[in-house]
Amino acid sequence: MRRAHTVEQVRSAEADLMARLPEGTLMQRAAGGLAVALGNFMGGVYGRRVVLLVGSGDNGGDALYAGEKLARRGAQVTAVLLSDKAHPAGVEALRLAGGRIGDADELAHADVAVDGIVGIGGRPGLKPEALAAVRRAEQHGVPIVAVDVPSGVDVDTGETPAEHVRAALTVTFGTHKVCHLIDPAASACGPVHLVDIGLDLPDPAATALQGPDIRALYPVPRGESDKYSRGVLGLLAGSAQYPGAAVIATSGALAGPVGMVRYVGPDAVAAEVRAEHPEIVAGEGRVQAWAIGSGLGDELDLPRIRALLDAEEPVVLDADGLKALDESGDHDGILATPHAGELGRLLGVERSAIEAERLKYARVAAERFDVTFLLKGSTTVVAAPDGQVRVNTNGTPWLATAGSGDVLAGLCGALLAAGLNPLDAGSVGAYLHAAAARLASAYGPVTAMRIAGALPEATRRILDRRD
Ligand SMILES: NC(=O)C1=CN([C@@H]2O[C@H](COP(=O)(O)OP(=O)(O)OC[C@H]3O[C@@H](n4cnc5c(N)ncnc54)[C@H](O)[C@@H]3O)[C@@H](O)[C@H]2O)[C@@H](O)CC1
Ligand SMILES: [K+]
Repeated sequence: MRRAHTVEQVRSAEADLMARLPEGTLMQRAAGGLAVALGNFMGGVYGRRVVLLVGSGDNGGDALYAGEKLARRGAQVTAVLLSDKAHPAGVEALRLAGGRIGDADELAHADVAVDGIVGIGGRPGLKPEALAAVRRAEQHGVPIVAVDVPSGVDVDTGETPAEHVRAALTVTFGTHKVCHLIDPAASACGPVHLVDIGLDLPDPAATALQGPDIRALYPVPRGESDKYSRGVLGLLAGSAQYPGAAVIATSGALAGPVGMVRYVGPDAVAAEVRAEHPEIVAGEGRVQAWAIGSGLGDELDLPRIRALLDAEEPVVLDADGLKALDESGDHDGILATPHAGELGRLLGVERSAIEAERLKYARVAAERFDVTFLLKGSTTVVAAPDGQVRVNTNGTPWLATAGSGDVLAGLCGALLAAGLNPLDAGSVGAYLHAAAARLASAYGPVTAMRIAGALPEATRRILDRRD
């Protein structure tokens, strides 16, 4: 599991550790890890040309000491000092190792630019001189390696309200920060390499499941399982207007760990679902969970949906079904799965505002409705009413295809029916859904049905892997 902490949490853990260590130890650990990562990134050190963009804080200090280490191993290192307060001891160390102080012209011939402009002490945005240097690097096609975070992003929220660095690699220290997991900032990080500096950290502000976590959580059938004990999902979806949504959501559900799917909806739609999936059972009956909403269109029976929300069985609430949510109910066991537009309508906020502040609005919604919210998008955020947040970081733009959300709703419903709680069902579902889209896209453009079709193989690969 990837764990991300807030700036305040990191500062406090650093202070505790620094009090027990000789001065400068943590910065040397950070700079040592950064130098190794830079060497790996460049495929060597000797003769490589490295330009350090150095701001006024300790982030610039990390860059300078990493530059010192590379210079000692034969790299040509130049520091561009963007502040007259640049870490004086770091500047001196670089000089003594043979590094130089220069200007942004050096970027024309650089192999890599190191972004030591600001780290966790930075406010969003870049000052004009820093922005000009970053632009020069981009114009010359020089890859930028960010120290700790890409300068200019909002570290604690992942928001990017102003100019910021777009890194080819980010080397961070002690723990991930929220901006490494949540878009739009996460997209500006490139791959994130974590250097352990020995911090003792509290519970994280956000986490991201990885393959081993999916293996631990996935409800694999046991010898004694039967179709009922594996879980039965009721699917209330599709309409004369959108019959395909029912077919697609059923495909997602059947590709999950469920023992049986009961389809509840108009006869004509049930016939279409059965034509594609003869395994389904049409009509009411006992279920362990519901998936409600995909493609209901105008045929919304709000009182019925509200009654199901108030019943004991857990519910995935998607698309049009979201209109049934209100702030008053006791909604334990509900996973709402809006995209930004739908969440915007629920909260009375513009879609663009939701896109820009995904973490904030997913949390606000979870708290206001007392429901676990899965906010779909480039990074899917799953926020529980108790404040836990999981982020899905293996998404792919291929998921942006009609019906993809119906597959996810069916799959998450299957995971709920198999016994996972809403936070686990949402985060495991988002991970597998993205893994399936990645797998399917290897064969060309994907459709929702291809994503559903790739789900069993994507799941098997994750369950079989031993990492
Ligand atoms: N505290 C520690 O023990 C460690 C800190 N480390 C490094 O230190 C960094 C934090 O250092 P600092 O607290 O000095 O903070 P930063 O280096 O992030 O910079 C803060 C400084 O930049 C200025 N500033 C803020 N926003 C700006 C902007 N948008 N444009 C230009 N200047 C801006 C501030 O006035 C402040 O002087 C971490 O990100 C990490 O790289 C590492 O060496 C590991 C150990
Ligand atoms: K930085």
